[in-house]
Amino acid sequence: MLTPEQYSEELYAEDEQLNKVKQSIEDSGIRDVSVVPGYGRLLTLLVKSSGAKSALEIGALGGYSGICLARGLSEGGKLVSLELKEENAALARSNMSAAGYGEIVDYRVGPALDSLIELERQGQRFDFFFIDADKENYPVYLEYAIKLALPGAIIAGDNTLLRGRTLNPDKNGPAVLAMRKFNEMIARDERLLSTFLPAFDGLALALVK
Ligand SMILES: C[S@@+](CC[C@H](N)C(=O)[O-])C[C@H]1O[C@@H](n2cnc3c(N)ncnc32)[C@H](O)[C@@H]1O
Repeated sequence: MLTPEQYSEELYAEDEQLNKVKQSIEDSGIRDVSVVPGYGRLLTLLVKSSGAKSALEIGALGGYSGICLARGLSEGGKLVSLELKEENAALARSNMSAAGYGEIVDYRVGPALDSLIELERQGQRFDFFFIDADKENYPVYLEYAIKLALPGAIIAGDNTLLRGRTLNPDKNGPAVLAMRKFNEMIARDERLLSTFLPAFDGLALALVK
């Protein structure tokens, strides 16, 4: 029998543009940890329905989620994407250009924390945030997202279940502890209105009040 996740994925036609991104990641010998298609569609839907004009992504990899975010942005929209590795940023840039979004994306290469400090210094603000990089820094990224948020901004954080490790009391490594803290912040911080989607590897969603 299919899992609910498999069933929902089978309802959708192949997405040729996103398949090419996945192929390019495989061809580059990089481990493909792109957002799952169902949550990629959710990102597009949330960006579009919120009327977001500016999005900040933390963790670009090959540009899969970048394309999903860009698809939802309104006319004249901008995406800033923070990526540690130059080779990943180059691949993402190439895939975003091939998909027709080369002009709207600004890749900032290096540790995301450095880029966030710089974005704050520049006074940049965003309508939408997608947190999908090193798990140990999720709580710090969430604080920055709240700081850089325009009123009503949406924050999405991926992989909140860490393939079950978040739920396992025997697992207490730095990434797990940080993710538990992130999930609790999302659920309880009074500056946020939020929910937690437990399908796939977990996705947390919040709106900055
Ligand atoms: C899960 S992948 C991102 C997947 C991408 N969001 C997608 O769905 O297409 C995580 C990415 O974060 C990057 N990364 C890891 N640590 C980082 C850091 N400290 N600053 C910025 N990027 C980082 C990795 O190089 C990797 O490309």
